[in-house]
Amino acid sequence: MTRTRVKFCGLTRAEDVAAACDLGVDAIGLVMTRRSKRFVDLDQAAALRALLPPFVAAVVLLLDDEPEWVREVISRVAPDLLQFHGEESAQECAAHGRRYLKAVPMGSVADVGAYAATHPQAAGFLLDSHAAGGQGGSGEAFDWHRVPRDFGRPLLLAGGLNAGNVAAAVRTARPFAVDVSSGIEAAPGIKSASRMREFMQSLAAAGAEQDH
Ligand SMILES: O=C(O)c1ccccc1NCC(=O)[C@H](O)[C@H](O)COP(=O)(O)O
Repeated sequence: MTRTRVKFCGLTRAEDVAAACDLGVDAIGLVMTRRSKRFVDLDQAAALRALLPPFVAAVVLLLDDEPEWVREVISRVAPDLLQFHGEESAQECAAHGRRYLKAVPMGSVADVGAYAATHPQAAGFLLDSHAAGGQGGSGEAFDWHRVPRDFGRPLLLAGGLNAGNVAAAVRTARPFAVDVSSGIEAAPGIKSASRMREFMQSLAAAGAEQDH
């Protein structure tokens, strides 16, 4: 059984990046849309990105941002992946020549397959609970039974995950990866060392169950 990958999102502090890497995350998310309470600027993001060891990916989140800003982010932060969280078209996402994830607003999308077909170049899809026009990172979950099985393209499950529900979420949806922000926080943008650790322990327990 392939293990479920994990991304911790909305990190703003060096100590949280170090703790996340020690816990074995596959990726961290840096929120670089100014509308977010977890926003990190170019200098902060470049400094956090420089702390990552090999094989831990830096993902930069954007939300209907100006192309000039996206180009500046790419040039200064060198993210491994972009994550577009708004209503960006496939053409707008692909224009930067970078691998990208597209967020699917499960609050308004009924058919994930039809949505994914509009982004043929996306490296994967992050299913979050917001509706189109809204933001992610709300800490709210959606019905995991709505996640398609054997989808054929990587699906990242997000929205309201925490140590108490991630095992059930993985059992139900069998995603390629899980993505969490609010559920590992002490306050917006400030991660909690104990919540991060408990989240990884619950995820590991879910993996052990699947192996039996
Ligand atoms: O986190 C934000 O503030 C944010 C702002 C604008 C667009 C997206 C944003 N976050 C997205 C995410 O952090 C993830 O999708 C996340 O895993 C889901 O958030 P949560 O429900 O808080 O775990």
